Amino acid sequence: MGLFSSLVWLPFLLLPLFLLFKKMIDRVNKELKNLPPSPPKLPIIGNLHQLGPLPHSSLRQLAREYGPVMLLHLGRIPVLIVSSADAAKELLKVNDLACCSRPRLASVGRLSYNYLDVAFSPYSEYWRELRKLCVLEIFSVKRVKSFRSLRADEVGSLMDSIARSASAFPTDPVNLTEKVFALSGSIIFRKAFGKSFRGSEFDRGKFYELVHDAETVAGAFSYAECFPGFGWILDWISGHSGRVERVFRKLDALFQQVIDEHLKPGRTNRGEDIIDVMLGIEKEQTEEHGHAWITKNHIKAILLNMFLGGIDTSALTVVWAMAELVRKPILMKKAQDEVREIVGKRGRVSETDLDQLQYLKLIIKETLRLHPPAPMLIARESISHFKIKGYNIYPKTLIQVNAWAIGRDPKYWENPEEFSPERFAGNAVDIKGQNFEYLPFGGGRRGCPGIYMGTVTSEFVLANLLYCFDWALPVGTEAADINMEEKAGHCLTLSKKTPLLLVPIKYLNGQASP
Ligand code: HEM
Repeated sequence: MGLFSSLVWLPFLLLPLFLLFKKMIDRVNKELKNLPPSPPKLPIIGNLHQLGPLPHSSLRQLAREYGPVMLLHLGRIPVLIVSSADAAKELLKVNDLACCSRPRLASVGRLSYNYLDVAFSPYSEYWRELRKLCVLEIFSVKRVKSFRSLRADEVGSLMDSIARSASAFPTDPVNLTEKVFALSGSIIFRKAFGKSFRGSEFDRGKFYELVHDAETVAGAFSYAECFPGFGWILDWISGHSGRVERVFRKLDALFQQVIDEHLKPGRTNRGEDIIDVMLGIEKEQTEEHGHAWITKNHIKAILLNMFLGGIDTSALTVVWAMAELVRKPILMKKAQDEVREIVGKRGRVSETDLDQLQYLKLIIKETLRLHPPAPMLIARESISHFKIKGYNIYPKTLIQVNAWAIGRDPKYWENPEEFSPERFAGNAVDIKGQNFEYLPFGGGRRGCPGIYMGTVTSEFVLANLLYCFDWALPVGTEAADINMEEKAGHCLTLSKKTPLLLVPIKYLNGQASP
């Protein structure tokens, strides 16, 4: 064998040695850095292949092997996964300040007018001011209550529409998933824009399509994030960048059109919706300081948050709650007895009844435990070094809390996979992120500011569905046939895989009639 042919083989002989050497160096490095345990990763893609179609579920599986604090790599990005209440407490309470930023993701950056919003904006003085303003002006109990009649009107219209289906004989099932999502969309649309789809030029279907497109691109995998430097080229080739741009332009045109309408002289009903509120703040700031830091783009970015954060979350809660209840007729009856006793023969539940509907509130809480609409919360990013469970976490680490896994952890919950609203009776666990075994709204500085708006909507819709109708399964199906499988929804939410089809039977003066 000549010298040349021996040299040809040399790289093949050296490669395994090189890989072995690199692995040893990585291990020594890791031990010196004291990083959290990591599952083995592949070159270039890291642990991306281990996420699967339902990342919260795959990550729980991995956490069982590697512990409640794990470090993964999505491409080149280090990602801390937190999967226990103890670790979540250390993160969201002890180290909240060190990890309360959001990663700069190209698609949400574009949709949010370069992070002018609340949800995706990195931590800064600007975000603190904006969040304070939104909590006061948009999410306050007073503001949410000011939309009471709007919610009553939209919910009433849904009940009427279901009642019309219930009158038909033989009664066909209604697609409750579709109806509840449409309702939730109409409510947020009207709060934000001050107009209803009914009697307006806006096409409900096109609006939902646009919101869903925005959710999809905001939650979609992007190469740019995982492979800094060259990932944008792959996003461009795959068409992702083009999709983001198209959705942005459509949303921007819609927001601009509605803002322009609000600014038309002689407009009546001024001051009643979120755009009016924000335009009022812009005007106030200008009058006081000669200029305003709230501009039209800020208003548009906040509208985006309302649409992405407020529609699917409330709707999913109602759909999962109904799916759980039809599988357990005893619980359904208990909830219906409660609401029918409190409301009597008034024909509709009003929001002022909600305080008395204690069992209904337990149902919503239990639904949010088993089916948190945002199972991994929203990704955070560390700002400075901190320690969790003794491990070092360095700046610029992406952080995900597996709220879904924590809510099903047998260490904190008896029979965790079972739907049992009673578990919350006399239990002080609250929804505001102070109890770290229950985090459907996240916690710490970045916790959800829309808790009140979201729960009122879910409770009010569910109460009316339970009061106005009895619910039967489509002919030929049984409770056990209801498909409870999950599907990754738009924008990192957790949907029910198949739509919920149920037959409504009108409840008339205390008697259900076919
Ligand atoms: C059942 C209803 C809802 C659920 C389960 C829910 C859940 C969540 C979760 C898990 C987060 C992330 C928290 C974290 O990172 O720690 C969040 C953040 C947020 N939610 Fe909600 N949400 C709901 C309703 C709403 C509504 C109705 C709105 C607005 C109309 C809203 C607006 C927001 C915003 C703006 C943020 C970002 C907060 C920040 O980064 O400072 N949410 N929500």
